[in-house]
Amino acid sequence: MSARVDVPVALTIAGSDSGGGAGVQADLKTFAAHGVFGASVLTALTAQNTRGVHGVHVVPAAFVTEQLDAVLSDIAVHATKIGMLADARVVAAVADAVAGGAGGPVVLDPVMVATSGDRLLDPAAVAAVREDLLPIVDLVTPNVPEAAVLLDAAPATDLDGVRAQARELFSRTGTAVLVKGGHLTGPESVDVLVGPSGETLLRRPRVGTTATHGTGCTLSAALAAQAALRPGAGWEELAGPARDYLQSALLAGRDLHVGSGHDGSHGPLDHAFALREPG
Ligand SMILES: Nc1ncnc2c1ncn2[C@@H]1O[C@H](COP(=O)(O)OP(=O)(O)OP(=O)(O)O)[C@@H](O)[C@H]1O
Ligand SMILES: Cc1ncc(COP(=O)(O)O)c(N)n1
Repeated sequence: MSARVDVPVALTIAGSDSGGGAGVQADLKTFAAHGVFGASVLTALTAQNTRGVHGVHVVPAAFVTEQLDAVLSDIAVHATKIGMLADARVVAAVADAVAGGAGGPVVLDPVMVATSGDRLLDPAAVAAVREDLLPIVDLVTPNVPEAAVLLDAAPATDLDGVRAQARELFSRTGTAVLVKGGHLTGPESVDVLVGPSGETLLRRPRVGTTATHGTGCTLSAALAAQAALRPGAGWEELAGPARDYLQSALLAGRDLHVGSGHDGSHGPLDHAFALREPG
């Protein structure tokens, strides 16, 4: 008889990227690569590939709630990641579910604009994310432009500026903050984590590649996967391994030729690098 496997479960609440590089697809691949069982609640469908977003079909908020109820009434979820939310009604539906608990620690990636420049959140919904969702999640992971929007400030232009904005967001909301440094320049990509135990800098060599589509989704999903695997650990312990997984997927993604965007704009990461035979 085979042994029972008590697998940790992570939930992603996010949009579908038909091209497979970002959104729910990146999240589920990341969960699987961590040995975590992935459940998913879709907020929007995008017609998307490595060149950009060609269309968005928002899921009615009532059906987002139906999916959340179906998952949370049946499956014990150990951690949740939230990505694309599309509009204010979907934000409200997701905020209701988060306020109701049951999804473990919650990581919010406040997705606003895709790497390709296409909008993924109605500008009218930004206030709802800031007021209704941000204060009730456990970790928020904005990139540099998103941190500025959440603070209603100009984007930071250097590491000290990012550190100041991460501190300010934490002090305003009480939610731990990881501001991602991919949009700055320099030999390292530095992410700044600020939480109850102070500041942690995550420094990794900047990879010379245009295949960066889905990096933000992958990092937030890896953080949720780590939280599902290690209940009770602080974000400062979970962030290093999550960032290492992303770095390996970025490095391996340089050899993954999926879609024309790899040469022209935004190719995907290689989430399954650990499963591939060398050479
Ligand atoms: N060229 C790179 N080399 C190494 N790490 C990178 C590079 N680009 C981005 N990163 C890392 O990827 C993660 C996402 O960073 P970024 O600031 O690009 O967020 P994002 O804009 O939300 O991502 P995306 O929109 O590309 O999904 C961070 O951990 C960042 O440090
Ligand atoms: C469905 C969906 N969710 C999130 C992103 C952001 O990812 P990126 O900024 O890498 O394009 C995306 N492009 N599509």
